[in-house]
Formats: sequence, structure tokens, C-alpha cells
Amino acid sequence: MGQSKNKSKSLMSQLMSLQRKRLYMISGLSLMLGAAIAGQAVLTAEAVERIFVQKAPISSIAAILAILLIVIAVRVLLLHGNGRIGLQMAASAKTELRTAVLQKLIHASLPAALRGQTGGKVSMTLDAVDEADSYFSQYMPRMIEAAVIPVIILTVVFVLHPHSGFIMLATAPFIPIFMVLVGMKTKRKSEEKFAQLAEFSSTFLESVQGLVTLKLFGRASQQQQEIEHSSYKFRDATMGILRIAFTNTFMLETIVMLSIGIVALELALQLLIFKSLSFQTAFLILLLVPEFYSLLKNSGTAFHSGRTSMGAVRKIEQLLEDAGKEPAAMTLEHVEKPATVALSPTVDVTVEPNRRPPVIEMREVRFHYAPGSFELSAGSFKIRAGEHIAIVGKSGAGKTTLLHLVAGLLQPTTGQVLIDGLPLAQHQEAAWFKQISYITQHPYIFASTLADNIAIGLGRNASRAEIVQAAEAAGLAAVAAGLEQGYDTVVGEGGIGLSGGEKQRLALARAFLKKPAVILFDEPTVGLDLHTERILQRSIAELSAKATMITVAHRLYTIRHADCILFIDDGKLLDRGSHDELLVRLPQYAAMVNVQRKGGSRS
Ligand SMILES: Nc1ncnc2c1ncn2[C@@H]1O[C@H](COP(=O)(O)OP(=O)(O)OP(=O)(O)O)[C@@H](O)[C@H]1O
Repeated sequence: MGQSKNKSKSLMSQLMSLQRKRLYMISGLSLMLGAAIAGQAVLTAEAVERIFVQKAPISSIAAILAILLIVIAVRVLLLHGNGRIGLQMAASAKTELRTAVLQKLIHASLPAALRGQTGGKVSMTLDAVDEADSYFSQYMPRMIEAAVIPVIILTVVFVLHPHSGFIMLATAPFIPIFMVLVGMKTKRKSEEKFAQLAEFSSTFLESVQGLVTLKLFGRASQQQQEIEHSSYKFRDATMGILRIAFTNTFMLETIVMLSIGIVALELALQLLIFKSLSFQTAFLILLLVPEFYSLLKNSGTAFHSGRTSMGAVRKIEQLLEDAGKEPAAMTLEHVEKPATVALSPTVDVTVEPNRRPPVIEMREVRFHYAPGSFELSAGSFKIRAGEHIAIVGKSGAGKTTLLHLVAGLLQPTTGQVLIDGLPLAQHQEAAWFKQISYITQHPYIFASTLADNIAIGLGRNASRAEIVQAAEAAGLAAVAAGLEQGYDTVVGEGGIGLSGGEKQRLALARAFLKKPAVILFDEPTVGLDLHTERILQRSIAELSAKATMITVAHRLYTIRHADCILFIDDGKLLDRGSHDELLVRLPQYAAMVNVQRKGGSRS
């Protein structure tokens, strides 16, 4: 807890150190502002003295009034300047924060990226970062003003009339003491509020995404209640903060009023009873005292919003810490999408990979997601360059986990994955991802045109000719031809939907553009129509002709044609070898093949 508090400070202080120049500027402007406030009071007192006490004609104070107007204008400009710098600080700090959050999320390891709820992360990235605004736009400028200007005012008052100065000095600390007490409570409440907001956003997002499923299972109204409940909790947390804010303002006003009253009473006594003070001095002090307390009061209000912001920053920091907990694996940014099916003998186009396929070696690899949970023990084996490997085993055996270890999306708990003899962790992440295509069962389609979605396969801008060529090789050209705007049709969210087979062809087209040296392929478990399956089979065969291919295989065809089959059972690599070898020496494999044959799996 104590440690996390320090870390919160360090994130804030990191942000503050980036703003050092602006903080100096605010300090400088605040000094001038203090001088302007004192000057305005002096000039006003002088003018009032001349007109009302000395009964001088208005014309005699024309010069004073003119200077007073200039001083007021300067004061307004200085205030405006401080406000602007505050806003600039907030804008740049928010950019830093948002960039940090997005970078962390993008570069998080697979388990870290999947941890937590999407809606919560979205609300954190957008709302919590926005909430940090007031720390920079309000809290810091007001705090600097409160540290500089009251000192100037106090000095003037002490010079004029030390008694009033002592009263101000004695009453002023009540404001910061009160602020600290309230602030502590506000920060905790603010953290609560963000937890509630994250929960509310997650519930809402889940409900929208799973609306069809919820309706089909008759859970729509129950989910509605959950949203309602979640929104009430968020409302209560917000109201809790507002309640503190209102109480805070009321208490501050009371303290300020009492303090001004005490100084005014003392001035009146000195002026009327003891006659130890001139009207001009008393009036000047009376003008400065409200300025003094109003600055402290403003800093009190700013302190409240500053604490709220700190709660938000603390939440962001937690998110950053969570996302950074697994330094292990590489990022998801280059992960490719799905496709289907197995090898086919009809290869008629040569796809030259970007690089020579590497030798992949597993050395005593073990992995677990969390201590005590599922453990994968993959042992040691080598995948030769250009070899076609099938990973087989029951559902939940650990096939996808093994694929992710090879891809570098997960890092072994013990042991190593070596690429061309060098540990994967020592390879440049971007360079490694450039070599691989990961074709999952559920390719992600971005809300953009079909052409843009294919072009993702290439790190640079792909030409239309390259896109069309890749689409043709993946059997997607016919799909594009059927669309009204062809390759410029918007697909994904907000555009037209694509069928499962079309999505897989799109994923393949991306891979054709990329020309990977290693293809990781999570074969679809669901059947596709024969035509689609043939197209995909041919495309994948073409793509893998000169690449290393590792398939989580479900089809007997794929399994039988693999150079080597890895059989995994309950997290253990039981055996590896060719189809014929395993049939003879591994009864579990023979049993699985038997089941597949009986099940009529295409072979
Ligand atoms: N992110 C995760 N955190 C914790 N456990 C996980 C995670 N992902 C998978 N597991 C667990 O690891 C085990 C292996 O999962 P994996 O996805 O590798 O199996 P699989 O053989 O690919 O299964 P399937 O064929 O059904 O896709 C399962 O028990 C699963 O519950």
C-alpha cells in the first residue's frame, strides 16, 4: 500500500517534471499578480481617501483612476495568463497519460492484455485521464498563487499594521488544515467513484456486445437490472463526492467570513476607539484582507478537485502496473487473423517468404498462467526450417498455449524458446513479428474498407495491385467482386458483415501480403462448406509451401499430412512423430484418429 502510494507520487512527479517550465512561468505571473493586487488596493484606498476624507474634486484623482484601470487590466491579463498555462499543462499531461495507457495496453503481454474488463479499460483511458485535468488546470496554478500572493499581501499588511497581520497569520492555517482533512476523504471517495464507473462501463459494454445471447437466453431483463444497479452505485459514489464538495465549500466560506470579521472588528476598534490608525490604512487593509482569504479559499476548492484528480491518476497507475506485471511476452500488435484448412497438393503459385524460415527449438519449456493453475510441460524438441507441424490433443489440453509460446505471445515460466539458436526474448520483437503470421479462428475485422483490412498484412502502405493480388491468392477476389463498392466497401463494425469463411479468407489475404516465414494456424473447429474449404485449403498450402507451419489441427487431413505431430494430453507433450509412427506407439493417438474417422471428419 505504502509502496503504491510512492509510485502514485512518482507518476505525478514525472508528469510535473515535464511541466517545470510552465510551473516557473505560473510562479512568475503569480508574483506580478500579487503586486497588481496590492497596487490596486493602494490606488483604490488613495482615491477613496482623497474624495471622501479630503473632499478633493474628482478631477484631482483622474491620474490615479487611469493608473487603477491599467492595473486592473494587467491583473485580468495575468489571471488569464495563469489560466491559459494551466490549461496547456493539463492538455500536455493528459496527452502523456493517455499515451502511456495506450502504449501499455498495446504492448501488454497476452495474459495481461486479456486481464480485466474491456469496458473498464475504456472508461479508464477516457474518463480517468480527463479527470486528471483539474490537477493541472486548477490545482497547480491555484496552489502556486496561494503560495506566492498571500505572502505579498501579508507583508504589506504587516508593514501597515502588524496587529491585523497577526490575526491573518493566526486564522489562515485553519483553511489548509481543513483542506487536508477533507482532501484525504475525497481522494478515497474518488478512487471508489472510478471503480464504480469502470464496473458500470464494463456491465454496459458486455450487455451491448452480448445482447443477442442475452435475449436468446431470456436474460435481457436481468442484465437490465444489473446495469441499473451498477449505475446506481456509480451515482451514489458521485453524490458522495459532491456532498463532500458542498460541505467543503460551506465550511470554507464560514471560516473565511469569520476571519474577515475578526480583522474588520480589530480595525474598527483601532480606528474608532483607540484612534491609532488612519482611515486610509484601515481601508487599504480591509481591501486586502478579502483578497488574502479568497486566494486561500480558492486554493481550498482547487485542492478538492486536485485530490479527485489524484484518485483518478492513482487508478491509471494501477492499470499501468497491472498491464506491466508480465514483462514476459511480446505484444499483440502484429497478430494475424484466422483462416482454415489443411494442405493441398495443388500448389501453382510460389510465395517467397520475407525471410528464410527459421529453426525453432523448445528447450525444457514449462508454462503456467498462474501458480497452481493449468501447467503446460512441452519439454524439448526442434522444428526444422520449413517443417509442417500439427499440434493435436483434447480440448483444453494446451494446444493454443503451446502455439502462443512459439509465437512469443507468452513467455515460458521455465526453459526457453530459441529461434535460429537465439532465445526468442533476445530477438527484436518487431523483427520477429514481421516474420510470422498467426491465423486464429476469430480474425479481427477493423471498421474500415476491405482494402484497408487486407493492407494491414503489410507493414507499409500496400498498393492496390498488391492488395488485389493477395485477395486473389486467398480466394477473396470473388467476394470483393460481389460487393457494391468492391475493395472500397466498408466492412467490420458499422459496415457490412463478413461470413466466417470470408473472414478467414481475409486473414489469408493479409498473410499473402506479408509472406511470412512462419505460419501459426489455429484450424477452425467448425465445418465450412466444401467450396470454401477447398479455396482455403489451396491458399494455405500455397502460403505454407516455403514456410514453417505450425497448426493446431482438428482435421484428419491436416494431421495426416503434417511432417510431425505433437500430441498433447492434459498439458504434457506425450509424444511426437509422424502419423504412422504415432498410430503404432501411442494408443491415445490411435483412439483419437479412430473417433475422427467415425465422426466422418474430412480427410
Ligand atoms: N489466459 C488464461 N489464463 C488462465 N488459464 C488459461 C488461459 N488461457 C487458457 N487457460 C487454460 O489453459 C488450459 C489450456 O488452454 P488452451 O487454450 O491452450 O487449450 P487448447 O488445447 O487450445 O483447447 P481448445 O482446443 O479447446 O482450444 C485450459 O485449461 C484453459 O482453461
